[in-house]
Amino acid sequence: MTPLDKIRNFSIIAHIDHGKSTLADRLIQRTGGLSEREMSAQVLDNMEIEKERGITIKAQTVRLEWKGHILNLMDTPGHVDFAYEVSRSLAACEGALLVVDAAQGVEAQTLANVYQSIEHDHEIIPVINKIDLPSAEPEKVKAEIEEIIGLDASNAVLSSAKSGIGIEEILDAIVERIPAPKGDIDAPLKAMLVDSWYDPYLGVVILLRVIDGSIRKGQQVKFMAAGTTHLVDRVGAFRPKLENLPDLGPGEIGFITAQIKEVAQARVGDTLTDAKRPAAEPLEGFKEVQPVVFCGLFPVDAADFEKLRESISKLRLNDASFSFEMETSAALGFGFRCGFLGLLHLEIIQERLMREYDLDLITTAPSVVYQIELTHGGGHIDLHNPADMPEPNKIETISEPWIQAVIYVPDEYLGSILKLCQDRRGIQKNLTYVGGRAQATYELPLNEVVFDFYDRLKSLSKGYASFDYEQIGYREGDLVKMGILVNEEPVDALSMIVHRSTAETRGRGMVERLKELIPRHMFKIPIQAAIGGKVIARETISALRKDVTAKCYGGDATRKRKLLDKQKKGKAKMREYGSVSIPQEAFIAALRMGDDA
Ligand SMILES: Nc1nc2c(ncn2[C@@H]2O[C@H](COP(=O)(O)OP(=O)(O)OP(=O)(O)O)[C@@H](O)[C@H]2O)c(=O)[nH]1
Repeated sequence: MTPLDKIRNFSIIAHIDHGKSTLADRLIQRTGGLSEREMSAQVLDNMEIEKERGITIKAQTVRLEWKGHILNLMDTPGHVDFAYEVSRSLAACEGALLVVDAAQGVEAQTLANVYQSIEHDHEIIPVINKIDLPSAEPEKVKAEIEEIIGLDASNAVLSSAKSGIGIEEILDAIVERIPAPKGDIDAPLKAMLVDSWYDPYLGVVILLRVIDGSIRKGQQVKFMAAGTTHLVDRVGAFRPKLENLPDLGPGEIGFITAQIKEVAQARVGDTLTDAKRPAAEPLEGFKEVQPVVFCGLFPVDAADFEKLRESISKLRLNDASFSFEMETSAALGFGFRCGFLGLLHLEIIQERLMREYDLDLITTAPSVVYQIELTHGGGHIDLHNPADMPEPNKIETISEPWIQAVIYVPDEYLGSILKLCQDRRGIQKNLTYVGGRAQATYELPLNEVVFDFYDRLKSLSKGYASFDYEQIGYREGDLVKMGILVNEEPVDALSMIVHRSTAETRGRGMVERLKELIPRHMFKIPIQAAIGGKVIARETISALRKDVTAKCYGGDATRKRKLLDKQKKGKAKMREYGSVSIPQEAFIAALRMGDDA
């Protein structure tokens, strides 16, 4: 057990590409966790997709040793879909490194994390990274940190994670400036569950931060929210390699295993206590995260259904925040209705299914959950799927979930952000200014936010705006089902529920994008958006009369074959609608609202 005054717990806050992963790797290397050779791959982002997309999905932690101290580095995901996991990771720390690129300066994308960190009373150490770059302007960046964020940057550490400059200074600053955790070794065990994941060898691994008391192998522990009791069979930490420890005391961060089969039994934010001598109260802040966005996932090839079932079940073992149940569709056959924390979460799961499990999938239009009261006391339904929408004359009322969003944005981008909120049926609740930045509070229908609001917000503000939200309940709305017809045939995977006031804009945007996304055929293809029997937007794809190989001059046979092969491959990923083939990408791409909404 490590004495409290020898422990420091911290996270790293950084804008994308400012060097968080490189710096984390350097800290691990300098403190002896890994050899140069083992450093070749970035260690913290250990999932393939995380690496490719350059984002951190699952919180991870590494235990470092520096001058007689234990430093626990907590990695945090950087997307609003995973806001709850971030909040729990931050709650497990006493400080943070704020990494800012010396050439780019403060790009406020992670402002929300900085403010959360400040809210948790963290000691924040500014680190100005990439000072090796000729374009580095550390003094200017210091001034920006003070102006935009309001932090004292006079003692910021200058570093180059790439060339290994400033690494020791950072480690020293963590020991000197970040406060040691507090805790009572004699009190009953109280530990916060920070993260959990499934490991094929160990079963469910639980990452935790001990607040009071201690945890050791052989102890019976109780999960206070779940109400279950488990026998701890392993205690340890990651350095970053797994290392077993006899116990973990107050202030320490580490992992346990306890013969738990599914991550669903180990929810982030739950409190672990001793089963025989339980704590009186659980820790504050436990929240059951619920999926908010639903969509159907169908195999392109119907024969892949069983494979899809197996793959989804495997992914679910590792991710309790996503849900699935079987669904059948007239056009798409057998598939699953799945629930996600947001659109990025959806895309990650979809990509993992396609890449790790080699499945070709069709994703239907994402939807939130609507509440419908039926006429004549017909009861109540929670609508997860636009395809199940009852006939309009059977609906008494339909309600949709609303959120309250808080947006931080520099003044210069405020105008376009306010317009975006307005276009998405937002109701402004508050607008204040703090040091050149505006803080806008809006109530918005979740339906208008789940598709691409976050991406739009980022692009309109060049990445400066940050955004956080909470659900505030259901409100009645004038909502209708908009169907899409391709060559006169309804494509139920693209039907969606929209507000009547935005139906036309959304319908027009959708048919225009589909016109770009669906390849030309040998005949004319009308594309229509309709509400009930009424067409609200229409585009036509003109007929094609060209042989694709015609442009291969000179009869180069290999080139010709390649082109035909490519065409064949493309075909495999298309879905036939009547006589029209729709490429798989079109399904998701068509749902992005783009600039027109
Ligand atoms: N010149 C220079 N380049 C650096 C330095 N630190 C990181 N880089 C480079 O900057 C790029 C981004 O670094 P990462 O460590 O992946 O950045 P990150 O903040 O973890 O990015 P995300 O994982 O996307 O959030 C990489 O190409 C690094 O090699 C530095 O000190 N100097």
